[in-house]
Amino acid sequence: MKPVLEVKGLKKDLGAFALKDVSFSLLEGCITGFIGVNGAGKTTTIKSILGLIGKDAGEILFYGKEIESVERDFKNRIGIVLDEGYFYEDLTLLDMKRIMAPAYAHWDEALFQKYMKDFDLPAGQQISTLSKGMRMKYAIALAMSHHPDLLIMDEPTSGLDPQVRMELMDILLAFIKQEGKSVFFSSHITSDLDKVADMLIFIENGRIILSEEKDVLLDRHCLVKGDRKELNEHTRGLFLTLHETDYGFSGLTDNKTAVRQQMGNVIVERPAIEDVMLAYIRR
Ligand SMILES: Nc1ncnc2c1ncn2[C@@H]1O[C@H](COP(=O)(O)OP(=O)(O)OP(=O)(O)O)[C@@H](O)[C@H]1O
Repeated sequence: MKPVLEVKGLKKDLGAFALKDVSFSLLEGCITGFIGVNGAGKTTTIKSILGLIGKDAGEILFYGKEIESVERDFKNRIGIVLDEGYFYEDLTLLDMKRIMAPAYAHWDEALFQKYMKDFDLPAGQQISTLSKGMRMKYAIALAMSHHPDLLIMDEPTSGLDPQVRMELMDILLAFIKQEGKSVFFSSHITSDLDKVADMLIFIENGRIILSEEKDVLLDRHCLVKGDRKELNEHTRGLFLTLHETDYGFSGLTDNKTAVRQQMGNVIVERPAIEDVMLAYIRR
């Protein structure tokens, strides 16, 4: 799988917060989840990639070429869904589209109309009156109607109900099935990524703390539950996180073999991304 986007040594100082040497790659054919708690630096990273804020250091390559040198091609080949929307609220959906469409070399009006119909979007309605779910679907229709190769989405699921979130996941899965497509998707709602992500990147306080294939990461860890009498000074040391109650314990380990050898009567389960994320950010 070839890299679509490579971020190398990205730095941005915002005073109280800084991106510290952020490096990662997005691979073709993959949905990459960009995970971090509120304020970890997801939006700042995405804005730096998109050139919406300047960077202090580092380089960003798009299919191996510096973004600045292929800016036009980059803009034509990415679809963007941002948290804040960036729409003129007073315009209707149709009028906003009329402003945006000419900016793209490969705008496909028939495809846009299809999305509008599939998503049940009212073309003549003012953007300010859309519900959150409709707004997100409209942003996706705009982002996908010029056949982008890379979809970059900042917190697209925040504030959406489970039904709409599921619809969005289906849209992403249909998109990624096409040849040569990739998705970069930031979220702190990790359950969405449990379903669709191929790769995961964790960011914490402006630093990338983990970048790995989702299945490899989840296979490497396990969630262990059992009676507290299984815990002693040796077995406690096997856990990255440990939560104890009067009734028992649950903990995350990256040492399945030792747990199986040293702890007799415990339940071992596959963790969710959230379990692993919490373990890494608490370190
Ligand atoms: N223009 C700015 N000037 C100063 N600080 C900023 C600026 N923009 C963002 N920050 C700070 O940078 C930090 C990271 O913000 P960012 O929006 O990148 O986080 P995030 O991971 O996207 O969080 P969330 O999940 O809440 O959207 C925050 O502490 C924020 O207050």
